[in-house]
Amino acid sequence: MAHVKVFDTTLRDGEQSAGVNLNRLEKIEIAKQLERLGVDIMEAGFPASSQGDFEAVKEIADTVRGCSVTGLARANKKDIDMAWEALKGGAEPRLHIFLATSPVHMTHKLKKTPEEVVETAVEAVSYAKEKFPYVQWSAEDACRTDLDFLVHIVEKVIDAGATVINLPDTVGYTTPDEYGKLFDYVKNNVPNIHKAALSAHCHDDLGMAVSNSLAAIEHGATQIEGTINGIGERAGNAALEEIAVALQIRQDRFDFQTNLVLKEIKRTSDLVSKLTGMMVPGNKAVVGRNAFAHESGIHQDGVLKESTTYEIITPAMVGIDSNRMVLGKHSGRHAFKQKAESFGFELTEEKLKEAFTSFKNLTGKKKEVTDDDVFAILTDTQTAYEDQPKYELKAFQVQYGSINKPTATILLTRPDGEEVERANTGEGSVEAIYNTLDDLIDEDVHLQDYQLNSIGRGRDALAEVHVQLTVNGRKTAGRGSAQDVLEASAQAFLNAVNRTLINYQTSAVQQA
Ligand SMILES: CC(=O)SCCNC(=O)CCNC(=O)[C@H](O)C(C)(C)COP(=O)(O)OP(=O)(O)OC[C@H]1O[C@@H](n2cnc3c(N)ncnc32)[C@H](O)[C@@H]1OP(=O)(O)O
Ligand SMILES: CC(C)C(=O)C(=O)O
Repeated sequence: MAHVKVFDTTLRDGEQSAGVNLNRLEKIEIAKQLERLGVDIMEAGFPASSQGDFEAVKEIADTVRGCSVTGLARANKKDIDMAWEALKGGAEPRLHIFLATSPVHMTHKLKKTPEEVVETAVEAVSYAKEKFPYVQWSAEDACRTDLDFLVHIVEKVIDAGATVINLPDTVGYTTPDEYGKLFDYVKNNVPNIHKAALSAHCHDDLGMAVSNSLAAIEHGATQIEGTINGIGERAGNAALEEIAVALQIRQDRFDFQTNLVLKEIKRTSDLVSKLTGMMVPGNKAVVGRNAFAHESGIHQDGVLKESTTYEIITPAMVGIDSNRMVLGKHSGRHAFKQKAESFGFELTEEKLKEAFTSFKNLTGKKKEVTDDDVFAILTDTQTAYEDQPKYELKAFQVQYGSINKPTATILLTRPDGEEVERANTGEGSVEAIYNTLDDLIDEDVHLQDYQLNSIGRGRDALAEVHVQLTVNGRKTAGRGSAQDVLEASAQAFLNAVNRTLINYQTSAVQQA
């Protein structure tokens, strides 16, 4: 299996993402992690662009020993000299010079004729070669460059000493088929091409950066360039983690491997995301929050039976502990049952059905049902007495305003099955509910204690209420959870009353 070198440019092209600005310490932290990840070459910055970048590149070159450190330079002596000062202490000093070769860039940006561009490139590479053992030259905007001109200038810079030729798709314009053909053309038409390695550098403007990089590998690129999480100028660069994992998973298709330690991918992605502030979208391949999450019932059932039904990458391969079964409105009974078992609940079929119904009802109200929510549902269901006469809340409404006293109207089913309705007021909404329930219930009830907690942290967290009551002189406790605080309060009250009734009935049966 052939080896493809990984050229990481997170600290240079990645930092060119709008809004990203890494300081020296942040760059060094990322550099250390890139070394751990096993990149072959790390582009640490653009030394001539600022004093800060110069210092960061220098410190990285002086410290990193596990891979080659490079820096970017324009095709002029000042940039090359600055780069040398920053990179000369590196384990394998390497320079990356670029110069645009497409008509639009040469005419409008550089304001140079093609001949002047060839001359500038050759001069710069020859000058760099006096200092650096390895010089990479990039034909900026190669994919919109005239092919004959590209072949001509590549031949000249190799003669001048370039050891790597990069053919960047600077504006993310090309397609996999075209990019592959570009590499074939350069390989077949540049007479001295065997003296240099070919590199691919893709941008994602049309969403094809990774596919284009894979095509380049199949057509002779022995080095691929990209960034972690695909960050970079405009729509970003090719995501290195995606390329490396694609090569690993599709070994049947690609006969190439990188040196990346795949288990370090997740940590690298997290670190880059945190330090750059570029959040990884949930659905991002390989490292997105949902990349190993299954929500729909049919998928969850498949994965529980055999993970490869819906997972082509194992989470462990990229340093993620395990997949996630997200319980939501698309989930089915199998995943719900598995979750209940993982929490240690042994539910009868009947209870499971009941809990699953409560769970599905909750998914209609909450965006994501958390483990805590499911635990609350399971606890409530498991500890609820079935077929025992009890008070049941059918409906309630509370009118609250800052001027009038809150008023609660409650519709209740009594233990004998009769439906009753009342309204009453209170100093607050909960008191109004409790006063109304008092009116509707035969038992003599006094509230001793009331506690309100939130299950989870989001705006749509469940409310959990614990109450202590005396019912007919006996102390009892009750618990209720619901998305609404007032509903949870009413449920907790009734739960406490019902528990007393059930205790009476149970002891009456025992005495008989
Ligand atoms: C495809 C890429 O990603 S290339 C890398 C892009 N990265 C960056 O630009 C980030 C860092 N850049 C910077 O900090 C600044 O642009 C600097 C310090 C490099 C230059 O700043 P300034 O001197 O103010 O120039 P400015 O950025 O406005 O213009 C760029 C100049 O470089 C020239 N230039 C562009 N590419 C090259 C090149 N490869 N070789 C030589 N000159 C070049 C432009 O023609 C322009 O020259 P002009 O001033 O004679 O018109
Ligand atoms: C400097 C070059 C390689 C570049 O970043 C590009 O062309 O996108």
